[in-house]
Amino acid sequence: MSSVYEDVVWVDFDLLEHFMVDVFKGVGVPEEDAKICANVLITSDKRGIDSHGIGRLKPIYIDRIREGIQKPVTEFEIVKESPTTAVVDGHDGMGHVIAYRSMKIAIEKARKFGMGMVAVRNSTHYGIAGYYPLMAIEEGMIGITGTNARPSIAPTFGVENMLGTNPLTFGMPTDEEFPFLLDCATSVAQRGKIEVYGRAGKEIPEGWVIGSDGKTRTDTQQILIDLNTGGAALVPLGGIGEETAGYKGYGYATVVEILSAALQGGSFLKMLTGIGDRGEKKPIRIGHFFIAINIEVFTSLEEFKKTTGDILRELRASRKAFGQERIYTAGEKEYLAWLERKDRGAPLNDVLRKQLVQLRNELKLDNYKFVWE
Ligand SMILES: NC(=O)c1ccc[n+]([C@@H]2O[C@H](COP(=O)([O-])OP(=O)(O)OC[C@H]3O[C@@H](n4cnc5c(N)ncnc54)[C@H](O)[C@@H]3O)[C@@H](O)[C@H]2O)c1
Ligand SMILES: O=C(O)C[C@H](O)C(=O)O
Repeated sequence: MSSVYEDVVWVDFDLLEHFMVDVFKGVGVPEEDAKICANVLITSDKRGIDSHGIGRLKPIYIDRIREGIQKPVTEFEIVKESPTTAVVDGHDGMGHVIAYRSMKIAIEKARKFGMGMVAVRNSTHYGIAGYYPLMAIEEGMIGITGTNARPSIAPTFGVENMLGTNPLTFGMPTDEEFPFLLDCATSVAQRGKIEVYGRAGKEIPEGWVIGSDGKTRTDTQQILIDLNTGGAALVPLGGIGEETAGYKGYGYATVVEILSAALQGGSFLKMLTGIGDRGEKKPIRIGHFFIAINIEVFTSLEEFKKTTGDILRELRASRKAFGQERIYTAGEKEYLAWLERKDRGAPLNDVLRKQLVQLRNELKLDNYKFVWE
């Protein structure tokens, strides 16, 4: 998987993961929780998703903790529960920890009763959605999750950023080396990807973002500012207008917004501003949902894996478009990225390396001497 960065140094995953644990601890996150946060982030880097890994350590998590809008110590409260469901209040704690514990509960309920669903309110950014279905897959189950996020996507025919980039993510075990994992935003591109282009000093491709006139924009640095002030918006999956069915992405983003807010009495749309981007700073109060499905209550796990594997193999073996050598299925490219990266580590560009050095110095983590220094 190619990187947008050109000026990269490859850095060992274990080193980066330990560093992130120490950084989280340094701003008050308890050790066990810091390990969860760091593991979610490094899993993103390992899977080739540079937009949601260590690149977000400072700008999202550490900055927000320091600004007092995200609490390093997570108070995880189950406010309502049934054998198969739970509503959780995250009290502005660490999104990764809240999400991890919520998916664990969904899995336990599915183990006992066939299915489990947990709806969360008052949480914070939980990183790659795919981490949590992977937890279900580890237990031989289907995992589903979604989350709302700060306003980014404009509705079809609109120009105002209203919806989060709201991933709707499904994971299924298969009989192959890697699971099926469809893990993506309901916009054409998500904010983190634009941040990567920003760090790389590159223009984004056309069709990702529109300005107030509804026309596509590519000026990355100004877009990153305008997304926070309402002067630009992300395009829903499917594209601008109706021609390429942008209303489908808009619809799915709305589904995720509803399931992330309406079941749990949570915040939605413009309520999720105030993270330093529109003046007043206040907790972001994101909602999530997690579903685990115990396959064994429907069929044998082996049979499910085989059928799923057969479906994926048949898709990959189908006739290729002219000039294309390969058809992929969801989760495959991330597995290939892992194979490519496992002995190299994560690609860090200059901007990112400077951020890590700054964090190390500020937190006096003097035992870390980075390879590029
Ligand atoms: N926490 C949040 O608020 C939030 C919001 C948006 C996105 N995200 C995360 O950002 C990450 C990246 O999201 P994205 O929208 O940029 O994803 P993306 O556009 O890179 O799409 C990734 C998905 O598409 C699959 N895929 C890619 N190419 C394929 C091909 N040719 N054939 C078949 N499948 C293919 C991948 O396997 C993967 O499942 C995800 O992990 C997502 O969860 C998080
Ligand atoms: O950054 C956000 O607010 C959500 C998501 O992680 C994204 O990159 O779009």
